[in-house]
Amino acid sequence: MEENGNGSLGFEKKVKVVFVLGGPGSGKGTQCTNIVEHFGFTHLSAGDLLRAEIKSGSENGTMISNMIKEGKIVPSEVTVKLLQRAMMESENDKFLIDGFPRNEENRAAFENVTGIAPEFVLFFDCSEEEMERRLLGRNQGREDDNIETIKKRFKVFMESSLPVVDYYASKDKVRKIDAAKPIAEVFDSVKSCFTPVHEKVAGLAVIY
Ligand SMILES: Nc1ncnc2c1ncn2[C@@H]1O[C@H](COP(=O)(O)OP(=O)(O)O)[C@@H](O)[C@H]1O
Ligand SMILES: Nc1ccn([C@@H]2O[C@H](COP(=O)(O)OP(=O)(O)O)[C@@H](O)[C@H]2O)c(=O)n1
Ligand SMILES: [Mg+2]
Repeated sequence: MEENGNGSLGFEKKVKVVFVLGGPGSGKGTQCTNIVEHFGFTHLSAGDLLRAEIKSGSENGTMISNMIKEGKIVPSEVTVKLLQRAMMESENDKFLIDGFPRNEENRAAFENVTGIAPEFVLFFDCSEEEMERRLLGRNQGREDDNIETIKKRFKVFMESSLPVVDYYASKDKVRKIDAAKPIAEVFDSVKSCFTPVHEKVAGLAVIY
């Protein structure tokens, strides 16, 4: 086992991580798809990994499924393992981790197990009214996109996930995006978070 400092996975592989946070329906998955296309990251959605784990017939499947239906946050032990495995199996060294960390336990467990600190945190800011409208129109057949579970997810987001955003804000790591705008406009704001400063200087050649 090598050094477990910033950027190490608990072994030799060094990685860059950006956390993508925001309420349910704020557009995390949609914008991650755009970021992957333009900036060469690999997208790891914690929710997608958990849903794949249910489908795979894992012994934790029933527990995960019940927690998702209730809008509760699955124990970090499970989610961190899935994220760590996905990063180890990938050829890439740049990851967008979407929908994680969702509470303080997630945040501390990831940091302790992997030793990785995020480069920055993208935070999609959107009203509940708009998020509710989007979730009810999402049509992905998800068990948790019903009004009863949506209300529970909003409560969990306010009580458990926003404090994580505040934690990273106190470290000056949060890039807050107005996510209530149309998809293309949101992506314009997202892009500027990924473009190195020297490429933003209008009219100047890119200097490396
Ligand atoms: N800026 C936007 N304006 C309108 N609809 C959006 C926007 N971004 C995403 N959507 C739609 O809202 C729904 C939720 O988006 P999604 O990316 O799955 O959000 P999240 O991963 O944060 O829950 C999807 O149906 C998506 O097509
Ligand atoms: N870090 C995480 C992420 C998701 N989840 C579970 O998975 C559900 C769906 O997460 P998601 O990220 O796919 O949902 P959206 O925010 O994309 O709508 C959450 O409501 C939790 O029940 C979790 O337990 N822990
Ligand atoms: Mg999502």
